[in-house]
Amino acid sequence: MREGEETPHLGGKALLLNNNNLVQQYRAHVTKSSNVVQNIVLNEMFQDNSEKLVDNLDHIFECSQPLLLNHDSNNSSKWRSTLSTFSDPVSVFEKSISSCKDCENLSVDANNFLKSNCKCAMMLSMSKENVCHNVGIENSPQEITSYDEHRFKPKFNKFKQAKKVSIHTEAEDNKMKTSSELDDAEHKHQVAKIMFKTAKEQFLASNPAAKRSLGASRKAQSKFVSPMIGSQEKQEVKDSMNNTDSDKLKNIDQKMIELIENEIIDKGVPIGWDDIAGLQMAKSVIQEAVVWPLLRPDIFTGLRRPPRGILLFGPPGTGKTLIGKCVAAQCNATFFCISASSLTSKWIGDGEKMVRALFSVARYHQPSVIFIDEIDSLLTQRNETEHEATRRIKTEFLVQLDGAATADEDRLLIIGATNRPQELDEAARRRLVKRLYIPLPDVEARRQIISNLLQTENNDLTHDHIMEVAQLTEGYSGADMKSLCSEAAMGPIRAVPISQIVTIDKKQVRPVTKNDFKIALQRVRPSVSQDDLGQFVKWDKIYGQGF
Ligand SMILES: Nc1ncnc2c1ncn2[C@@H]1O[C@H](COP(=O)(O)OP(=O)(O)OP(=O)(O)O)[C@@H](O)[C@H]1O
Repeated sequence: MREGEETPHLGGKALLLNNNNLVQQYRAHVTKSSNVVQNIVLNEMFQDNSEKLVDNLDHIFECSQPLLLNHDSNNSSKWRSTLSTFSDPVSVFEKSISSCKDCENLSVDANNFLKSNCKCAMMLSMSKENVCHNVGIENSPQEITSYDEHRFKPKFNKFKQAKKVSIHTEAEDNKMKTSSELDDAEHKHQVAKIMFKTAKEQFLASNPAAKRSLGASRKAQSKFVSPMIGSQEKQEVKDSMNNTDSDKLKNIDQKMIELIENEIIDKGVPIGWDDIAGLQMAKSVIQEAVVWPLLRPDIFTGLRRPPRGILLFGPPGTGKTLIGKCVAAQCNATFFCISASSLTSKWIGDGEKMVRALFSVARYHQPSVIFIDEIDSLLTQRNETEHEATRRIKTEFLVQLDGAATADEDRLLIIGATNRPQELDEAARRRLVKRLYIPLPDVEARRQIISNLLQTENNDLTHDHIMEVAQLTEGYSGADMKSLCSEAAMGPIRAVPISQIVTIDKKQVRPVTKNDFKIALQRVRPSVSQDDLGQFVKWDKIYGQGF
């Protein structure tokens, strides 16, 4: 946008509600339920006019993208605050009332509106010739017909040369639309329903720097983030956080929220199904039971309702964490990764609060996947000698797990991972409904892991060589395979004379060979014992999913 150009805003006639009842329902929802706060505009508008909504949302985000990307510009900060206004339906609603043409001179707020003090009533977006109805005043049958004909259609202001949208009767609309157009509209409607993000989410997605402004990760390798830069953004994000969904984070210590945002939300590279070698059955069960329902909550209801807790058990280093990350990436969900032992040790004393905060923040960022590694150390069988703090964390965790399992509107998935499933508390086992055995990789999966890892290394191994190594590594876990490949990759470096190691050109380092793998095989041994494997198989037979 150029200097001086008017900053478009989303107020005005953004949201127009068509009867007093609806308005009251709306306000009641807004104060009661935070999820409705997120979705109310969408739900109401979809029911009335999905196509226009899709067009307008597309348009709004299309317009805002370049500005958000160029986050240094002054104008972009205006846009951001504009977008955060949009994410607050109460203010959009209030603005839509106060911009009513006939009431321009009146200061009409939501309360007055509800008390029927708005003289023009509902036809805010129509021309003056259109029939207006006073809120709460009984209409004649004729008026009712006309009211229905001119049924309220939600509109966003268009900021570019908008194509004029005329109001048709339903009959006219239907004549104009062929059935394929209707199908198309329905499809658009469904897609938009799934893809819809609040302005804040959209903003954070296109401008990760804003997330960082909630508190930068203080890892040694992290880039320094000045506390001064982006302080305005920081305020805006905090404001929008407070405005939009504050009740989800009500009573949660701000420091804990920041800690979770910085340390527990995983912002690593997204993982795809192809990055996980083997495990075909586990992958397809997870896809069917978890990924599709998270993507299409509307059709996975009732008996098809997905489990809210799943357990991945098996030897260490077989890809349980990878699966958790992959699920989150496939569902476009926020991935929270926490080790249960850190809950019981690192935050000892605060562990219980931490669990509550974790679930609240996850609800705030939903759809979310909470991955709890070593879940056995948190949900071990109860015993007499158990520490009070540990018992309280466990209880809080089970309470939260139950809450997540019963709240229909929440899109929250808890994935527990363990190498010691036999130590799990019965109550926990019951709540983690799907229990999937993640075994050691078979020969084909091992071959795939080697091939994938060698892709980035200069090597001269043929397909047959790789297969040979895969056959020699029976009993190795995925993590063992990674160690083996790293060890083999060191072979060419060890072959360089020490005197040249600092100066040698990368291109002069020889490729990794089959012989390097042979040497590596003597150094890297499998980490999982046959005894342990037997225990997993036994537990799987009794409690596992059994595929
Ligand atoms: N099936 C697999 N496909 C590809 N890589 C794998 C696979 N399994 C393990 N790996 C490799 O091993 C590493 C460790 O895997 P991951 O952390 O997912 O194991 P885990 O089962 O969660 O282990 P732990 O129980 O010790 O937490 C991964 O980063 C990956 O490089």
